[in-house]
Amino acid sequence: MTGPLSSPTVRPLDPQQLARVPGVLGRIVHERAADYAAARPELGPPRPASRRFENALRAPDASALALIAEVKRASPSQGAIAPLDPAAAARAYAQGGAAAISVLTEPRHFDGDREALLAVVDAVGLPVLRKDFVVHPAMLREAAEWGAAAALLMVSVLGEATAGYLAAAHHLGLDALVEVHDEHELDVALAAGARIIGVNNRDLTTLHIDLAVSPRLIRRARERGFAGVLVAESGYRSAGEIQAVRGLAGAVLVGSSLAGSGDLARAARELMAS
Ligand SMILES: O=C(O)c1ccccc1NCC(=O)[C@H](O)[C@H](O)COP(=O)(O)O
Repeated sequence: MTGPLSSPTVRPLDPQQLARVPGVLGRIVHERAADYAAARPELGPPRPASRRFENALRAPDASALALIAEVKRASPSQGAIAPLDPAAAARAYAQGGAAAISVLTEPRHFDGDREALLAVVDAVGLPVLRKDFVVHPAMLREAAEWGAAAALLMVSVLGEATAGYLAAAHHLGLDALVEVHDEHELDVALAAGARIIGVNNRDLTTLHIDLAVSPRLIRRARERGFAGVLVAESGYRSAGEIQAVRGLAGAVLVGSSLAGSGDLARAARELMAS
């Protein structure tokens, strides 16, 4: 229950839930669970919803597409991408027309941290997404305390706990980007009451990218009557590839191709040119 006076009870994922997550993703979530094993699970008092992230992605017309540009210095699929200064990168993305900034805070595989997120929140007026592998409610409390407007919730990790974590994010005034990669995960996100659904083209078990995944699942979400924001995520390198989700998605989330471009503002502008 999530009334204004009650705080949703959300438990850290237990070893059985973590064991369901295979591959690279499984390793990352085990590490994150260990990082937060001693953290307090309480969410603390409710915070007002700003809806800044959601509103930034709501396109003024059906053909407009918002960009969520990601501060991504490294990844399991690419290794080192670029030694970005997070504040400078975020300012460049803002100049390039980004509607929101995603900041990875996972340290071992993505070279992210709390300082990167704080620096970006300080540097730009755009809403900031905390991109991490949420397995513990303390990670959401931190996101709110650090000034993020939104947090990532992955159905592939949270499974049936997704609805509880979504309520926890909303209790903290955060928007949630609820991420899915297949039909079953989409059904879980819809049943959980997600307002923003991200469709990841990257299979996080194999790291294989298939740009047909986003259009397919976005169409399915609309067929199911979903009226919220849909985000196409991962693997976009050219304006031509982005074209495939215009008129379908409300936003695209792009990391590696922008972060590794050398001129982030220009790369963002060129990528989003229609
Ligand atoms: O990017 C990876 O290699 C990766 C591996 C394992 C788990 C998550 C991973 N990435 C997270 C993301 O979803 C992306 O950072 C984001 O969607 C941007 O993707 P891209 O534009 O392809 O960098």
